[in-house]
Amino acid sequence: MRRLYVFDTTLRDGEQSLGITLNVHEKIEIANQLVKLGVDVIEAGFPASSPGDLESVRTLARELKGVIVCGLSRAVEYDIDCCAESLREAEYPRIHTGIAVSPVHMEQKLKLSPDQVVEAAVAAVKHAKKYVSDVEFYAEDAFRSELPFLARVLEQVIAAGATVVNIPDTVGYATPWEYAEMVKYVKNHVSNIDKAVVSIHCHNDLGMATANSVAGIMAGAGQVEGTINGIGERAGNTSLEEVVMAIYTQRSRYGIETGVNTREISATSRLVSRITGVPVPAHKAIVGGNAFMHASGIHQDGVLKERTTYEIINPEVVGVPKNRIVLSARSGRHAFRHRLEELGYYPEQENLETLYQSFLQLADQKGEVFDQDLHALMGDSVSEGSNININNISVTTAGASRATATVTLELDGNMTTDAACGNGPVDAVIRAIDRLVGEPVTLEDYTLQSVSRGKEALGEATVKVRCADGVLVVGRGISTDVIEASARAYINALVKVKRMAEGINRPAYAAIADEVSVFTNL
Ligand SMILES: CC(=O)SCCNC(=O)CCNC(=O)[C@H](O)C(C)(C)COP(=O)(O)OP(=O)(O)OC[C@H]1O[C@@H](n2cnc3c(N)ncnc32)[C@H](O)[C@@H]1OP(=O)(O)O
Ligand SMILES: CC(C)C(=O)C(=O)O
Repeated sequence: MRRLYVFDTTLRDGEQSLGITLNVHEKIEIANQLVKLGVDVIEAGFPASSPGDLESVRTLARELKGVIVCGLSRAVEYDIDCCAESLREAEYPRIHTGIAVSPVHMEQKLKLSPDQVVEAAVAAVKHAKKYVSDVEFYAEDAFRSELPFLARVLEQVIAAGATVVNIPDTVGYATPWEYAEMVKYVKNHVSNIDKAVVSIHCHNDLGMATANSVAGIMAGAGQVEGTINGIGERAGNTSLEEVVMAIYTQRSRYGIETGVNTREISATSRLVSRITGVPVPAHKAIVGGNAFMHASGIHQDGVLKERTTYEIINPEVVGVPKNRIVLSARSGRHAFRHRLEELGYYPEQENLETLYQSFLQLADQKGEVFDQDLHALMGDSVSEGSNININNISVTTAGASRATATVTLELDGNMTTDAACGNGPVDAVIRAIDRLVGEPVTLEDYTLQSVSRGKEALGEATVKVRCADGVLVVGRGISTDVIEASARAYINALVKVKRMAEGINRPAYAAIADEVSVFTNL
């Protein structure tokens, strides 16, 4: 078996997704799960980009054990110095530096000649080598470069000490056979290629990132880069879970293995989705809610007779339990806890009763409670430890866009009611809550999605509110009633803002005036 190295860049390229900013607590939570997942390299950030990111990378470098921690830089001494500084305490540090090599990038963006690019690339690798032995070089936009020039750059950076050479399809332009050809070209035309690992890094602009990555691996790449759930710049990166499972399901034919513990895939996907606020589409390969569901009679019949008729992956292999017990209001605490444990949740005994009562309320409303409902239930900390509870909400609407809401909240044990008008029911409810709670925040974003199936499916609302000091706070709320879910999300955010003001769980760098950070886990 050939060992393929798995390089996770959820915390760097994944964080480049529009609307995602991860603070150090969130990065640590994801990184710890990535270690459990068994990736070989964690790209923790771009330390030169901000003091906050440098501190995040430094914290991850200090705390993560048994994994390579990597920082990204341009081929610029200052960036490399920032990487080196942030990685000083890492057990296995790696500096990832590089420069673009395609004609359009060199001429139009860098405004450098090819010779100057080679010079900058070699100088960057030599500078990084002063700090660490493990230096990865990326040839940005390699797929659109002229291959003889690409080979020349790679030969020289390997001679300068690069241990890994990354040949990305930066703009997601490749097709699988062409990308494989590029990998083969590099393997055959770079004279010292045996001294470095060839790494591949694909983007999904044409929906081919996974296919291109698998083709690159088959052509001889030794490391694959990607993100959990495929998040990343523009249309995203290669989904690591897809590549890992493609390699796993074909392992006897391909003869390739990774160090990934596939049973952690589902939990990792959910965590990344929860923390980033980016939902996973139901039909998404491997980690989508429907990925192991069989809806039509012929398929159900086939699967009941022999699972492999319509299932190429046993769901348990990626950490999705087989749903043997139907949970309803008639289920007891044992069944409830058993199912939670199958899904990877181990609530403390003292919290179980509260959770069970919430479960019963939900089951009364819904009949059958699905796994997605339980995930939502476990992620919903709306009023946990909060001094704000919703007592009643009533809304009347007049026409398409006018609504009046009357909201009664229990605030620090006292019942209080107020009403407000708004452009719609959610707007009216939020305005009424503002009048009652009086926290000076601005609502910046609001999304609503269904988290389970059926007529009584749970709605999950996510809000982003900006506090007076510029910090962005995320709130989530779930309910079978979407107006209530919205109110719960907003109150969840207000509770977090209040806790931050009291100094609870506030990261040190949140005090930096122009730093924008998103809190989801206070
Ligand atoms: C393909 C990728 O995903 S690369 C990673 C993308 N990630 C990021 O951009 C991280 C966030 N970025 C940042 O915080 C900032 O852009 C910084 C700190 C990196 C740079 O900020 P600034 O110094 O203000 O430069 P700005 O971003 O406006 O422009 C980029 C400059 O770097 C140059 N540059 C871009 N890539 C490279 C490189 N790999 N090596 C050397 N120079 C580069 C550009 O040509 C431009 O130079 P110019 O100012 O001489 O025209
Ligand atoms: C920095 C490099 C590796 C990158 O993200 C790309 O080229 O897409």
